[in-house]
Amino acid sequence: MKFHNYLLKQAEPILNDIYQSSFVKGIGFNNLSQQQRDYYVAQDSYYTDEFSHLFDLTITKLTTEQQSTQPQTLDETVAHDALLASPNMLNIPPDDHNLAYLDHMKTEIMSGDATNAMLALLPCTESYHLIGKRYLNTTAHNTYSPWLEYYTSSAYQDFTQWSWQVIDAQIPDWQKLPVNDQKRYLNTYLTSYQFELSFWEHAAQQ
Ligand SMILES: Cc1ncc(C[n+]2csc(CCO)c2C)c(N)n1
Repeated sequence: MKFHNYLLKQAEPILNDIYQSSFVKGIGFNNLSQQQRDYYVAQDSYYTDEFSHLFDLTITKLTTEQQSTQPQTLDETVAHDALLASPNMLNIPPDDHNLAYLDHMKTEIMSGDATNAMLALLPCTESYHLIGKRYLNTTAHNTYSPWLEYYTSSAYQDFTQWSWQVIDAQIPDWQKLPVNDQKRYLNTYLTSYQFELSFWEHAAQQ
């Protein structure tokens, strides 16, 4: 089992909660209010802008070989547009859970090694791909299909696969990691997953 498969197995309970969260099901089954979409797109526009800085920071920690294989970074405007937010989203400031998530990623990128940095970002990348695969084509005439199509596109899949490959290559023998390293990596990764779940739950509560 590769390192990323091991990690994903540990995240399974949180990932299942994400699949079952009411906003994610709302995307899958075409059932979201304007208020929920405005809140989510407002939060996520802020998040994705900040994320791109965090990604640039992480890239500097990788080898030139890993950097050179990095697929083109993606612009999530298409996904946001699919959620048809109203201009009211411009009045919604970034929420505490969002700022805390970004803060967690920044701290882990700055204070840990390249693997720790990649693991702070991985739940973001992989969970969206897995949500897309899970709900694509579950509902006919779904207004939000372009969102699901974006995160299952080959460009997005390449991006996810590149993240998995980098992490697996960095830690080829994860069973042999010192216990403290294993704990730190797992904690960085699962904390990001918990913030992903919280992001969805806050959006559903609007
Ligand atoms: C809360 C939240 N988590 C993850 C993503 C997905 N995502 C955000 S930035 C980025 C990198 C490439 O564009 C990816 C995959 C999101 N949109 N919002």
